[in-house]
Amino acid sequence: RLPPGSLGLPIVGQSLELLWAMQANTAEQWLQKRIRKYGPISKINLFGKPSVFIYGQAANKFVFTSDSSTIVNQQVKSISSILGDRCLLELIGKDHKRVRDALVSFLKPESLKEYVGKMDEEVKKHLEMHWHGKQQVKVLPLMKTLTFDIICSLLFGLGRGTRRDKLFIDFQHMIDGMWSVPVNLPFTRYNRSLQASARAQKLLKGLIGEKRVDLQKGASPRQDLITCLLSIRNEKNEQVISEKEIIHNVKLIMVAGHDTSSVLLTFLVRLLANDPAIYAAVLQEQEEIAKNKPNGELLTWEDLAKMKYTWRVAMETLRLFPPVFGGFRKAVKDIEYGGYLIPKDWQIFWVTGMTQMDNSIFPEPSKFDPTRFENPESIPPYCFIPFGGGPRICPGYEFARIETLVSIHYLVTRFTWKLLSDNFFSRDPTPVPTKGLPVQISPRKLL
Ligand code: HEM
Repeated sequence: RLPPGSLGLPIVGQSLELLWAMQANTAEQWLQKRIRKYGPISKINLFGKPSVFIYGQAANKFVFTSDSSTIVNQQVKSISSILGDRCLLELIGKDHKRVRDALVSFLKPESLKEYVGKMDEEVKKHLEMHWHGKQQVKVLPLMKTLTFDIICSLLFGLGRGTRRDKLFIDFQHMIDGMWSVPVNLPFTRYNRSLQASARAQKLLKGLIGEKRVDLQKGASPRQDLITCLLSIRNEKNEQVISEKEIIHNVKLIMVAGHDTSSVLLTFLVRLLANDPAIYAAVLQEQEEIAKNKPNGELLTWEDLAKMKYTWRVAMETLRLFPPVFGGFRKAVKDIEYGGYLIPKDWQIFWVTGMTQMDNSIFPEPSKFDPTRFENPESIPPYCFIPFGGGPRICPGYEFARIETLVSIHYLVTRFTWKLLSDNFFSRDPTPVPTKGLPVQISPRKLL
């Protein structure tokens, strides 16, 4: 009763075919072909493991609502050894909840409200350093710098300087090897990533030591995420999150937080250059807000609430270009699903991005149309889930929303831009536009 399909060649299976399709930006078509041939459940062999690919609204619901007695998170080996075995992706059950609750206590909207002004300062500083006075910039690398800097300042309390620059380089190397073949030999990508991860880990250990001293001297536990995690105590006054857990989760947040938001911002810049009507509407909304701040006051939580159209444009960007294409879970027991058997220990491959392109749910799915999000209730559940769902739903949603809106506010009110490359992009596994999206920019004055 295994699902239809084939497991292909031993070990390699269909991994290379999928990776090539991702690079050519045809992964959706490649998977559609499977769906036409075998239906929404099929067996496949990916990254050395027998897997079941499941597709559709019911599949998304199954992945995001099943508890850890049925399926658990499953990462490829390279990711778990680079990020560490105590990061959220590796934890299940009570441990997952304990660490996740601690992170969410800092990342929830009520807490982040206080940080809009700090985010504003970071974005303006970034534009002064990297955009002002330039005629051309490459958007993707700059958005990576911006989102990295925002996370360093707001979440890790690590100011600009040599340490931050070193950490940035180490994180780029870490990310490079996350989807690599886990062969730890000198000069492999994987080996370079592991070394970078060890260096980052050492730096973070030092930083945590400093935060501990600050806390003893009376610093506010709310000054950054690391200090907040250090300060959480149980009824016996013991630290709830261990130092190892803090380090591994700081690495995870850096990867999960900056590689995703930078892609959303890059594709927003691309879209606004391609679509004058949407650009005009976003600009109008943002200028209304800017006009009420003649003396350069910082943006506030209330200002963000007025950026409704801009956020709809961001949602539609996430629908068409989801930074997270899909992922893996593992069956912890034999599972009956859709009339077939998913055997214990098999991988489950989910691709939520494809439901977002289903024309029975989103008519004319390739058309960019932010009005689809005017009435979010009209979208059936588990069909638009760029931030995932259930107990592992992205805890960085609000953080991503704030940084996206603040960044777009300053980009559209201070600059105009024109694309200098074609519209092609590949997946690595996040979408990467040709040549990092070079644009020609000109400063603009407020009306
Ligand atoms: C546009 C931006 C973002 C997108 C599209 C996104 C998407 C996602 C998705 C789809 C998942 C669920 C994966 C799964 O179920 O296996 C996830 C998990 C996660 N995200 Fe995000 N994310 C974004 C930004 C952020 C930010 C800014 C942070 C941190 C500040 C963050 C931290 C995390 C963490 C820690 C997890 C793991 C949660 C867990 O396993 O319990 N993300 N994200």
